[in-house]
Amino acid sequence: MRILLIGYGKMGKIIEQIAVAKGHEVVGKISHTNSEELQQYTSGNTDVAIEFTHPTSAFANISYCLSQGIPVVSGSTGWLEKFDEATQLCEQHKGAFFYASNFSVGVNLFFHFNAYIASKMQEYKEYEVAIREIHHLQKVDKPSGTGITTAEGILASYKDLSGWVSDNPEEKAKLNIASEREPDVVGTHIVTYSSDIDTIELGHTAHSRAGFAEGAVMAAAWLQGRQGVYGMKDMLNL
Ligand SMILES: NC(=O)C1=CN([C@@H]2O[C@H](COP(=O)(O)OP(=O)(O)OC[C@H]3O[C@@H](n4cnc5c(N)ncnc54)[C@H](OP(=O)(O)O)[C@@H]3O)[C@@H](O)[C@H]2O)C=CC1
Ligand SMILES: O=C(O)C1=N[C@H](C(=O)O)C[C@H](O)C1
Repeated sequence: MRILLIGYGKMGKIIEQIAVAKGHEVVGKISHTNSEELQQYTSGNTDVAIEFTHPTSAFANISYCLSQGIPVVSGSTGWLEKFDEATQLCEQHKGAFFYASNFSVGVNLFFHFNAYIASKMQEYKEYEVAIREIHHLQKVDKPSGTGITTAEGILASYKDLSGWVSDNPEEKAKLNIASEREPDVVGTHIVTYSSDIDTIELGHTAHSRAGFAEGAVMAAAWLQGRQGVYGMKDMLNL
């Protein structure tokens, strides 16, 4: 595949390594400083764009790709208030758009088990459910996209909770997502069910960014020849 990397930071660089090792060609690398060069890329010179940038730039990048008929895979977090608009654009242009808050296979298995455990635990009201996410100091958004997806998996069963809240454990009507920032932590997510008697935990710890990058390249290949909006559940049949 001819891959355009939109975002050439921590994720863009490891995606390049993995894509090239698999025999793909990187036709362009866009970052903040050369963002105007994005206009050079069309469906004529690019098979797929892989977008990992910033909450403020993700939607514009995705919109550009869809307007040009370039299939786009995005992992940027913190912009999802515009997700429905991106979906509409994809339909309007008959394009292809793949989004995941987390591309690692392990985290998507964690999402699957999380939803199942929540469906059982909601019957046991003596347990209070909460989420913790821990990331490196450079992370600009909170809570993490993965933390939000984890919350959505729990809230599907916990009908008495009215959504999630960021760093506010006192708001008992909502599911709290606690965010911690520490040096060099790639990404850790823990769901805790606590009672006076005991605690049950389900967690995922990423040891490197390789799992995210592998998943993004896999999604780019999977998206070839497809039309519509997709996520990891579609690709992994979870
Ligand atoms: N879904 C998943 O599996 C994962 C998602 N992520 C998400 O991916 C995103 C990127 O993460 P990461 O690579 O660690 O971040 P980095 O900060 O390391 O890299 C971000 C890249 O985006 C570029 N960028 C920033 N602002 C703009 C802009 N306004 N226009 C164009 N390019 C811009 C930066 O350019 P410059 O260097 O010139 O500033 C840089 O190349 C984040 O939202 C993160 O949460 C991260 C890991 C996994
Ligand atoms: O910014 C990161 O680094 C990560 N962001 C994603 C998120 O917000 O969930 C995925 C992963 O946890 C790493």
